[in-house]
Amino acid sequence: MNLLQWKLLPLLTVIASIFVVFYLQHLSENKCSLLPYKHYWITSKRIVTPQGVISGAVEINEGKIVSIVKEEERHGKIMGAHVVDYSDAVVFPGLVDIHVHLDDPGRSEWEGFPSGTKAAAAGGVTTLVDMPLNNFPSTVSEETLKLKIKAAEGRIYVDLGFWGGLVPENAFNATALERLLSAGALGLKSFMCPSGINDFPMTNITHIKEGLSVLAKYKRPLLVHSEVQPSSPSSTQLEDMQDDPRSYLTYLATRPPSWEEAAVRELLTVTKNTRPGGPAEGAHLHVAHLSDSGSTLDLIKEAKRHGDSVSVETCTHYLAFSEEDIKDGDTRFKCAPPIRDKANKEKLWEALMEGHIDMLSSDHSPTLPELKLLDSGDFLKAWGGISSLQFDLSATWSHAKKRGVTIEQLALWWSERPAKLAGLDLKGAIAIGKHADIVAWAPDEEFDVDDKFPIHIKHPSISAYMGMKLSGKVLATFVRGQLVYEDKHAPAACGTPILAH
Ligand SMILES: NC(=O)NC(NC(N)=O)C(=O)[O-]
Ligand SMILES: [Zn+2]
Ligand SMILES: [Zn+2]
Repeated sequence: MNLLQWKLLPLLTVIASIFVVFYLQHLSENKCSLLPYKHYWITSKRIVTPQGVISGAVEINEGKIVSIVKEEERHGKIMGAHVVDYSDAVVFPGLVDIHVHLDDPGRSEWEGFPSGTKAAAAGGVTTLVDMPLNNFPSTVSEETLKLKIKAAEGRIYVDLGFWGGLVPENAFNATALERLLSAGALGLKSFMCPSGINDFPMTNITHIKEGLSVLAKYKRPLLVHSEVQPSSPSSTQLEDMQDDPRSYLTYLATRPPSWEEAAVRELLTVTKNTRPGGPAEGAHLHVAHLSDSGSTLDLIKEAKRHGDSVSVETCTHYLAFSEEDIKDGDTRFKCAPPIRDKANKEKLWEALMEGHIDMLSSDHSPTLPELKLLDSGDFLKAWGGISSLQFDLSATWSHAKKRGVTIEQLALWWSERPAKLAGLDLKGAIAIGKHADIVAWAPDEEFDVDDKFPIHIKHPSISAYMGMKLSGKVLATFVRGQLVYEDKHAPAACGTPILAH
C-alpha cells in the first residue's frame, strides 16, 4: 500500500499541474485577438500618419496608440518589448466605411452582422456605420435602434455605429428624433426618391429642413440619398422602358444625372441655413454616393464656396467601373444612382484629387442572389445595390495607383474624413491617443478574386469584384489593438457598438 502511494503521488502531482497550467492558459487566452499581448509595438518602413509617411514604430497599449517613434529615434525604446514587424508593408489607419447596409436584424439572410463585419475585418475596415434601412424594422426610432444594438452584441468583428432614419413619420416629431439621437444614432439618413424598402418612405425638402433643425442641436449630420424622380418622366425615359431590360443602357437611361442635380439643387435651398449664424448652424448635410461628376458636383462646389456645411462622398464602384464595362444582364452592377460613362468616372477621380469630393464609402448593399435576378438579367426588376465591402481598400488602390494618388490621400478619403463626419474622435488616424485601429497591407501584392479566394460577405456570387485581379493585399487588421484578422479571424467577435453621446 505504502509503496503504491509513493509511486502514485508524483504521477498525480504531474497530472494535477498539467491541468492547472492548461486552465491558466485558457484563462489568459484572449479570444478577441490573434495576439496574446496587450502592450506591443508595430514596426514598418511605411507608417501612414497625419504628419506623413514615416519609417518607425507605433506603441500600442490597452487598445490605444500611446507613442509613435521614427526609426532614428527608436533605438533602445523597444528593446525587450513585443514587436510585430511589417517591414515594407504599409501600416495604415483602419478604414472607416460610413455607408453599409448590413441588413441585421430582420434581413440577416441578405448579409448580417457576423458576415458583414468579418468581410470588413478581412478588408482592413475597422469601423462601419450601418444604414437605417434594409434591416427590418427600419431604424427610425429609439426602440428600433435598440434592436440593432442588441443584435450586434457578441456578433460583430469590427466596431459598428448606426445612422438613424429620417422619414415622414418622425420628421415633424422633434421629440421622437431627439430620442433616436439621444439613444446614440450618429446622425440621420433620408431618401429623396423611393428607397425600395416599404417601411422607409422618402422625405421631401420640408421634412429635411425639419430634420436639420433638430440635428443642429446635436451637431450631427444628415446623409441624403440625393436623386429626385421628376413628376412626369421624359419621353426618352418612357421609350427606354420598352427597350431590352437586359441592356445596361436601358437601366442607365431611367436614372439620368438630372435626377441627382434636381435633388442637390433642392437640398441647397436648405443647406444655407447651416452657415455660421444661420438657423441650422451646427447641422451638416452630406450627399451620399455621388455618381454625377457634372452639374451636380458643380452645385455642391458652389454651396461649399458660400460656406454651407456640406460634404460629399463617392463610392468605390463609381471609381472602378464605367458603363462601358458592364455587360448586358450583369445585374451585380445595378445600383442607384447608376454607374455612368468613362468620362464621368475620370472626372470623379479628378474631383477627388482636387479635393471637391471629400471621402469614399462602399454603399455595400447586398441582397439574396435570387433577387439580383442573375438568370434573367433584368436590370429593371433586379435589386439595386452593389456588394463590395471586403474590397474597399484593394479596389480603390488598384485604380488610384495608376493615377498617381498617394497613400496619404487614400487615408484621408477612407479614414480621417469619414471618421470626422461620423463624429468619431478616437478613430481615423494613426496618432497618439486614438484607438489602435490599424491595417497592414502590401500595396504591390496582386491577387485574384475568384472561387478560391476567401470572401466573407454572405453571398460572394454577387460581389462586384468577383473575377478580377486587384492589388493591395490586406495582411492584418487590428481593432482597438486586437488583431482581429490575419489570414483568419480572431475566434470571438469583440467589436464594440459605437453610440453617440
Ligand atoms: N435600399 C438600399 O440599400 N438602397 C441602396 N441602393 C443602391 N445604392 O443602389 C442605396 O443606398 O440607395
Ligand atoms: Zn442611397
Ligand atoms: Zn446605401
